[in-house]
Amino acid sequence: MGTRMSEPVLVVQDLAVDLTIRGEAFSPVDRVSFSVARGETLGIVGESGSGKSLTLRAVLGVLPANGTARGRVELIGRPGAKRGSARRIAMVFQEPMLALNPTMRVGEFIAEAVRTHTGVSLRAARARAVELMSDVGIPRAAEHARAWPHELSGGLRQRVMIAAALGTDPDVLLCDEPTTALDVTIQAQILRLLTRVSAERGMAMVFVSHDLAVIGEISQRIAVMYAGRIVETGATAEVLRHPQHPYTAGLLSCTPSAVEAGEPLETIPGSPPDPRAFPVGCRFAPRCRFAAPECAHAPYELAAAPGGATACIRAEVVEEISA
Ligand SMILES: Nc1ncnc2c1ncn2[C@@H]1O[C@H](COP(=O)(O)OP(=O)(O)OP(=O)(O)O)[C@@H](O)[C@H]1O
Repeated sequence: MGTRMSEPVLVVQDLAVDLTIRGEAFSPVDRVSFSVARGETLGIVGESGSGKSLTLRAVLGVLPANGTARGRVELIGRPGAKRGSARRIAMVFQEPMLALNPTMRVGEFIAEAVRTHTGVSLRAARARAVELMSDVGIPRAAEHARAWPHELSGGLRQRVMIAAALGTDPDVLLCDEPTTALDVTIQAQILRLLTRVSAERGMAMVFVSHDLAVIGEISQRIAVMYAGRIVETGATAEVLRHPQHPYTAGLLSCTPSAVEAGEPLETIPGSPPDPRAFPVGCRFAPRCRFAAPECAHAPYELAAAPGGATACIRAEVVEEISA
């Protein structure tokens, strides 16, 4: 086919989100840049409040009413494609109940998504809906297709949302913690499904989670977010093996599967800063055990590092100390 996996589909450059609360403006997301290629998954990881959801919402163009975005979000068209064959982007949200239509049976909801985006007949769309429901692990799919959203458990509702998103045959799928509320078996099943669909269809994914183990499993590249910016990025395996930023190292030491059996789980002391009062300089410095006086004047911007990029000006020192 001649399509290379490295062909970028989505390019995000210097994205910022500005919010206003009672006349006070602040930027909980700032200078975020990344790209994702066909068949590739970029994992975005960070603690609650780091700006992951707002980043995805800004990419999709659905910010809260008090928010606006700056920067560039570009969907790169298919090479040689005709007009009208623009790339499609879909998103699976954290809370499926808000995205489902309460007055539509879930099978119809999925069929509607399939029909609007792929132009097939209603009959074919209905059959496809049941197939998709079974793909995402919904038991007795034909029967469940006739259920109303409120009749389903949270886990089933989330799988309906994933089926509807996949039904639109997107080029890019944005996932905001889609499996966090689900039990581990279902979570593993959905991660495998998404991985398979991404590989088979060349679908690009941006997958947000606070769980480094999930990100480690699903993504080839990783972006670690802290206080509104990306602080480290690189190949997932490499970053997990040799974190260059103390925040990434801290997250790793709080991830059970990343810690060797028997070692105590650490937690990063303190909590993330309020976006209305980000610290100057390195925003992680107040919680960082490697912080030095110069960190209060550090640029807090990504700079190239071996195999990726880090925002830590003391990355070399950190590596020495922690080696
Ligand atoms: N509509 C809003 N109005 C005011 N503040 C908001 C709004 N939406 C988000 N924020 C704030 O912006 C920051 C980033 O929020 P965001 O939801 O992107 O974080 P997150 O990393 O996705 O965390 P979580 O996993 O908890 O959703 C948080 O401090 C949050 O409180």
